[in-house]
Amino acid sequence: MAKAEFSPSLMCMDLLELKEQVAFLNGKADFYHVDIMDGHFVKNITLSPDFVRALSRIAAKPIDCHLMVTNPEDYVESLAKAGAGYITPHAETLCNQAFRMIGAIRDAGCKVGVAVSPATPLGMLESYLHLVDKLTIMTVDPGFAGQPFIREMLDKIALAARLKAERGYTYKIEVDGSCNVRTYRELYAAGAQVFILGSSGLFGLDASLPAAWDKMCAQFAGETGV
Ligand SMILES: O=C(CO)[C@H](O)[C@H](O)[C@H](O)COP(=O)(O)O
Ligand SMILES: [Co+2]
Repeated sequence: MAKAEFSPSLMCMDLLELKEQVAFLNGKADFYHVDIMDGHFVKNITLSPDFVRALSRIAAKPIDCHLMVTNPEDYVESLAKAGAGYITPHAETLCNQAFRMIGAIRDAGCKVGVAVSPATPLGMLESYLHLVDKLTIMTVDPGFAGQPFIREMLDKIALAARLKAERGYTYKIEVDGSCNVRTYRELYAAGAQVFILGSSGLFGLDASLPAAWDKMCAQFAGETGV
């Protein structure tokens, strides 16, 4: 099993403590997860390319932009210029432009992520999975933090892990949504490698972020043995 990696979801952090919390997370996290929503693909609006631009001035880990937007092609250039490390559109918005978008993200100097909503089968991505650096399997319906875990996604994670092993794909398997002490064991056993930590997995564990991180590590180790 690959070493577990952690990606704090910054829409769930205390934005009034951004500098202090990022200074701490720079020594702990593996990625920063920045959710960008347009109010159309999902009924919510959260962070933005301007937030990424400010974050990139203090972040020491790759910034992963989860694009919950109907037209991801409109965001590639501004996010790359703002300092994004990964650009992660949703598979549901790539139907007529998957290879064009993958090329545009790479040409912009970023790594390619693709997120897939719970109702979307992995088969929809089959023709381009070999081109993907990180596959984000949504374990909640996209748009909001604090939603209930969708257990059916465990089979999709296991399928992603099997395809990777059988076909030699190189993508990291990431899970987004309700990653916490109640789900770590099954997520890790199914093959998840990168865990997005939101309210339930990190920021809601303690008012002190260092204490919250220690609690998260203890919970994860207690549930997975790693
Ligand atoms: O993509 C997201 C929601 O659509 C965000 O990354 C959330 O932060 C993610 O779901 C984590 O939040 P949670 O409270 O741990 O579910
Ligand atoms: Co997300």
